Amino acid sequence: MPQPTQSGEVRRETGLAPPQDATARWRDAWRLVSGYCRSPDWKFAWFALITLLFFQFGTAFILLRTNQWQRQFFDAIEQRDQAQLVPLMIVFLAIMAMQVAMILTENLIDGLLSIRWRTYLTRDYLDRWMRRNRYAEIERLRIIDNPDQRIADDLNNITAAVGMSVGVLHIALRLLGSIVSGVTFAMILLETAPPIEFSLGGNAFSIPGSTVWYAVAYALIGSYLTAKIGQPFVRAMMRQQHREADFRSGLIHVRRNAAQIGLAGAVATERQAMERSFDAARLNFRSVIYSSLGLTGASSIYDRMGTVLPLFIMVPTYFAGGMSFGQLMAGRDAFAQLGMQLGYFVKSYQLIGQQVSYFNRIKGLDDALDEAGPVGIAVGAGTAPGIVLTTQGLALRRPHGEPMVTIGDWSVRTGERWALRGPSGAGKSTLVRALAGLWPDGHGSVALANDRRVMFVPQRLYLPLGTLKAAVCFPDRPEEHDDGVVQALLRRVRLGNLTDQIHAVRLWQEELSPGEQQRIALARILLHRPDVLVLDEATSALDADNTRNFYDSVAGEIPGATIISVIHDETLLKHHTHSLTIVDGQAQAAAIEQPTGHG
Ligand SMILES: Nc1ncnc2c1ncn2[C@@H]1O[C@H](COP(=O)(O)OP(=O)(O)OP(=O)(O)O)[C@@H](O)[C@H]1O
Repeated sequence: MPQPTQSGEVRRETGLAPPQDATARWRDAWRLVSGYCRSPDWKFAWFALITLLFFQFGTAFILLRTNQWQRQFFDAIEQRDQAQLVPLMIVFLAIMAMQVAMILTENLIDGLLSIRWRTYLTRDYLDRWMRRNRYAEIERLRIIDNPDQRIADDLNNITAAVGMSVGVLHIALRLLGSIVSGVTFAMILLETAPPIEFSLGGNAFSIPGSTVWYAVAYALIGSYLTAKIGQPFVRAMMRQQHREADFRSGLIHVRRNAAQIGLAGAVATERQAMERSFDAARLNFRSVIYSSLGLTGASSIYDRMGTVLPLFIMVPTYFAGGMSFGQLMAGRDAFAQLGMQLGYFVKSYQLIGQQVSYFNRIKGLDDALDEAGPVGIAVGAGTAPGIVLTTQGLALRRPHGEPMVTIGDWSVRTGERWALRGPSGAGKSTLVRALAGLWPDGHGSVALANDRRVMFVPQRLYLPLGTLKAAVCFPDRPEEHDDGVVQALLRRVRLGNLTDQIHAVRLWQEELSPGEQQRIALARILLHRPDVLVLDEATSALDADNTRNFYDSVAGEIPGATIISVIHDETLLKHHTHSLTIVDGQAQAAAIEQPTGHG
């Protein structure tokens, strides 16, 4: 039995207080990152990763050379050795050239890796989102908010290259690079730093490399405090993404329903709703600003202190003649570098926080994609000869589990034309969806003949973006059909005025009237000539003359077709041989007597 479904809003809030345990989220994040290395593009993935990894060592080497250069440079100044200046300048230019070349190559590879990784992930998520109609199920049950934005934006943010925004791989590489450089600078400091000497319980202790330990302690304390200060920021960022997504989808909704809103005189109401939605994003953005101030402050103090603190630690040794001026300045540089490298966490906390929220949203999408609810209605292919459709013990339920309609055992024979009737909200369209395998809630089974071409035509036809010809030919590609055939069909359905526009790319779904769209549906039916036609109020927007033309055309052009059609208009009964009427949640089948012999 399907579980009660929470409303979208409740789910969104639970999304903010992540219900999954940390291990599951880490596993999912790792799958997201490592999947690409096993994808068909694995050769490039590994090449790029290894090169970028190699560059982290290259960066450490350059920082080391720069540190040595500083030492030589300040020693030369202390000794007033002018002869050293030109060779030192040449060395500096060489180091800089190497550094720039490395940065450019790194950015190039990073950019390529970013777009290829994103391509792989986007395709993977599109496949999973659209597979077995999962995307419709997510919308039907409102399982998560804005899956489209998760695929378009969150995946982009996770895979982003340097320069655009900072993606997760970049952060990971920088963290690794920081460790490599950190170790390098710790070694420099160990060489020059005096030991920490103290006595405890009458024994004298000496710990070598005092500055290293001060720098490590400095980085650890800084990181811990930043993590504490940063927690509200991460939560505020997550909320911000939800609210921005809601605001955007609200705007899209208004845009799509512009005419209806205008006709209902509801422009002001919708305007206020947009304002409220934007206010939610705006007010939360204050929390983002305030919480980020704390982080920015912590990071600035950390940087400033890092350049001065080592001087106070080492100057006594310099005054005592224990180190040269060059050693002092190189020591300060090494301390600042070590603090900076170890404290990369401090610097990148905001970025890491953002990434965590992107990953959480993708994890929500993953759960929605993977955790398909129980399918109560079995859909199979294959029926007895001469039978097009059978249902056995079929009962439809609402997503929350309440009963909707009981169909029971029902068979449709080849060539029969069934009218589905019943009051509004009885479950007629839901039955059509169940026949298409798109309604899992309920029990029993549905089977369609597997050797027949079945076509479902809803009340509101889907017209793809593109040409009018593509709209008629859908789901075939327009190139598969002759222009002349499509033009003849348009004339047949009384849309002859559009024959010279079949190649025009327009928003046909918005432009054509509902009745014109239903005539496009007829053209599509006549083009595809299905064996079984399931119509859901497919003529509801047509006048009497066009409705007659619709049914007469189908009967005349595809005489053997089996038809199941949801109707409200009793006058349409004459086009049918049988009826399935829903009364008080029960379906009753009957043959229709045709006094005039029609049908
Ligand atoms: N995605 C959904 N989530 C929850 N309830 C739904 C969903 N889709 C349909 N329902 C409910 O199922 C019931 C039957 O809807 P359905 O569209 O099948 O009725 P109908 O008989 O075709 O009505 P009408 O004649 O007005 O088109 C309605 O009460 C509707 O609210």
